[in-house]
Amino acid sequence: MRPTYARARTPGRTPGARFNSDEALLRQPVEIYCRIRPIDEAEERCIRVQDDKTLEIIPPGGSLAVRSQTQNAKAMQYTFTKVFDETADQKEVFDQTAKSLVSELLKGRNGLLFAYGNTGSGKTHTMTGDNRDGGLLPRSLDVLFNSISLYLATPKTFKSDKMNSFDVLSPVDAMAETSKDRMEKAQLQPRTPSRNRQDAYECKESRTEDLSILSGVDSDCLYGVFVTYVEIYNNSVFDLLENQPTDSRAKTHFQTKVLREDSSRRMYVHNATQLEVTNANEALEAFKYGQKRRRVAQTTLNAESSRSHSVFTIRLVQASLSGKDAEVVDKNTMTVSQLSLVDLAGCERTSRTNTKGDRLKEAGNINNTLMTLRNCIEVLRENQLSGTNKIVPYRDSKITHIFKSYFEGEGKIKMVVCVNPRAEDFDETVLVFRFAEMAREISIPIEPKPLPPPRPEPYIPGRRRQNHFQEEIDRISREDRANFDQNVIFSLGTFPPHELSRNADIQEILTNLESHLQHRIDTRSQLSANIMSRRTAFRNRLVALENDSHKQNFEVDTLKGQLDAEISKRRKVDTDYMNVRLSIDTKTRRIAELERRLAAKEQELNDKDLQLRQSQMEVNRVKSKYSTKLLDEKERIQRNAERKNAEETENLKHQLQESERYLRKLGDMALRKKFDKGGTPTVSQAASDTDLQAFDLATPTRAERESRRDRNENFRQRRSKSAGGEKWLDHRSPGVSVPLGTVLQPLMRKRKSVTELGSPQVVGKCDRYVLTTQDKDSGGELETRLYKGNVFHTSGGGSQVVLDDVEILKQTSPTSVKKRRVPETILPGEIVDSKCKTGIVGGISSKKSRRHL
Ligand SMILES: Nc1ncnc2c1ncn2[C@@H]1O[C@H](COP(=O)(O)OP(=O)(O)OP(=O)(O)O)[C@@H](O)[C@H]1O
Repeated sequence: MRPTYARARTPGRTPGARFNSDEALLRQPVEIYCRIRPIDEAEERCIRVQDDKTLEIIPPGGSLAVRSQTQNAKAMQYTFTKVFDETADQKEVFDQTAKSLVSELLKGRNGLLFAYGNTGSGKTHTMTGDNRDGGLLPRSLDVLFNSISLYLATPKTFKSDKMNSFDVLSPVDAMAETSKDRMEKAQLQPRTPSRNRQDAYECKESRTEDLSILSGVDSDCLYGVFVTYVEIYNNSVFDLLENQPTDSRAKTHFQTKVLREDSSRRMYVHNATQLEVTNANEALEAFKYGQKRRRVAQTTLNAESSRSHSVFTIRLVQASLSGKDAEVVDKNTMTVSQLSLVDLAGCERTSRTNTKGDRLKEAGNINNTLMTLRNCIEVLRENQLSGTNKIVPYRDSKITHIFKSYFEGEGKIKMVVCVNPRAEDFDETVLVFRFAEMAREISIPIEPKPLPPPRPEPYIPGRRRQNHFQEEIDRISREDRANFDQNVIFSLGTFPPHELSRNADIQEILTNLESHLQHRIDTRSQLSANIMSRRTAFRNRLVALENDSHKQNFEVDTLKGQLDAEISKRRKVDTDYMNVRLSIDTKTRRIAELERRLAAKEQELNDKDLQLRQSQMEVNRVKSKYSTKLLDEKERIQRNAERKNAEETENLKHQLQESERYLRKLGDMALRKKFDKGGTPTVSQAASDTDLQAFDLATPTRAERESRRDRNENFRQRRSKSAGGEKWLDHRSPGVSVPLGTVLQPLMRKRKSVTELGSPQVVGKCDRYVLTTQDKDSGGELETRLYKGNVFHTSGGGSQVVLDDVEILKQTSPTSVKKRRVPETILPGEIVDSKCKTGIVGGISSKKSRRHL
């Protein structure tokens, strides 16, 4: 009959598998531990442990770093997840490093543990240990089997499909496979690895087992354990558990294995032997068998130096039981997880190990592989720190290629860095620490935990144990019935006739009675012995049950404790949840309120915006209206200015003509005088000069007259000048002290001289106004200024003076040094303000200024 296979996939990377979305986002750092191996007290050390996480490495005088003054030539501190000093024992190292990986393995998660370090630093010791004190590998197997031994599946229930996955066989098929296997082994007995392994597994009795049990094992699951053991030697993969002929040429027949990717894109060694083991010793037997075949050699630094990288993998297959009595393996719930324990070959400086020939080639390959591991970690770190996407060179070496999927999030990675604290090893140890520091900085995506597969039927936890109890009770009753022969009681029969009569043979009666009683006594002792043995059996069973009950009670108490803790945790979570809900509600209300306010403000803003737009339109309208007006006004002013300019030009032309006429007259007079008498000019001549000046000052040009008429067009009244001419108000400020007897004098026939204006009526009685001031100019010379203006009488009876002329007289001392004349700006308004504090109504305009020097 062909076996019926039920195929199932590993859930870790199943396409479309349901993962907890939060978990999928998390990453975990690579955990790096450091173990310092013990050395002789007398030996010089270069490592000092600071605390349980930090150590310091101090360069010794003779080290290469100090001699060549590299950057390593100074004391440096390195931090690890945990530092194990020289006193740390194997159990402590296991409990802190690999135990949690075994626990994860039971939960369906993968793990990878490297032992890394220089040659002779204690990697193999940490990984394997010895029979008295096992290392990480035997302890992992012990703890795993201690935890699942009750729930191991019948051998061959899980069968490897040779493509890195497993099939599930029915119990009948599994039994058939087992017997077939036995028969094959019997035929090939001399060549089976089991037999070899049996030889290889020495001193197993004296092995000290780790007795720890992990909690959290699903008692409703069946478990199967498989192991593989491969080595990577000179960058080729060899199967250490492969069946080999025992003859001397066996080593030459080792076949290299290839790495393949399974359907879940997980790397595996194709065709590597996968042994199913049912206890730790069997697994260790396989390990020791492989260990014997692993390449080791004697070097200067280690008597048994590993020349290859070894990978021992424990694969745990688990599947839930279904069916009414939990007797059928539910193939849909099958999970495969694995823990790989890697003992790397130690990096070494060939100059120190004095290796030659094959050893030198091996050392080169070992160093190359470790260099690739370093490169991969470096690129990974760079990608993570700087967000680059460089290709990680996993394929450059078999050891990195095989664990590629771990670095991509297939499982948890831990590394135990082993170091020799000897001062001589300083230069190599620093490099190891550098690598460890780099590896610490990378993080691996956490393998998403598969959600529990849906149960096809109502699932009652613990029913398997309940069934087990029922089976035990049935067995005991069956045994009881089988062991107790009830016929014995009924075979006693009745007493022989023992009535005494005259004819009775007393001797015969006594003999019969004696033999009957003897039979009864024998039966009774037989029954008593039976009862005793049953009592003992019962007592033993009772004790066993009592123990079991104690264990159960303890388990129940633990579970109760866990339940209580869970309940209180749940309560806390509930409270937190309520608080969060409350806070969310408050925040939601606040957000709603803020949103409402925001909407109101937005509305307000829109209204304001509308208003603004309307006002803007209004402003534009007014602007366009006034800009038209402004243009008109500008045109008008321009026209006026042009007209006035033309008049001004005309006026100047006229003045020029007058001046020419006057000069001609002067010229004539001078000629006449020359011809008549010669000598100084006469008084009449001076008078005519004065007249000439007076004419110039008093007779306004036609343009001036018109301009004045323009300016005064608003005034209703104007004093007639025909009756006696203009009357001047000669206002001299008190500061005028120097006499003004200059040759040219202003023509003021009628004048009233005042030093203070007193009342405005004084101004109202005059037609013209002159304000005389004296002051020193910027050159220190005396300067006299005459500010002249017209007096206008307003309709309200007031007066207004409009200043329209300034005369400046400068008196220069003949003895003074001639100074450069500084041009100045005349601001009549300022001067009038400062010199004459009496209020004069009206503006001041200065159209021209004349200077007489
Ligand atoms: N923690 C320790 N306690 C006691 N002995 C140790 C310890 N670590 C290492 N040793 C001893 O040091 C020696 C070298 O150790 P081991 O072979 O484990 O080094 P290794 O790193 O595996 O070297 P290689 O890389 O060359 O294989 C062994 O004799 C081992 O027993």
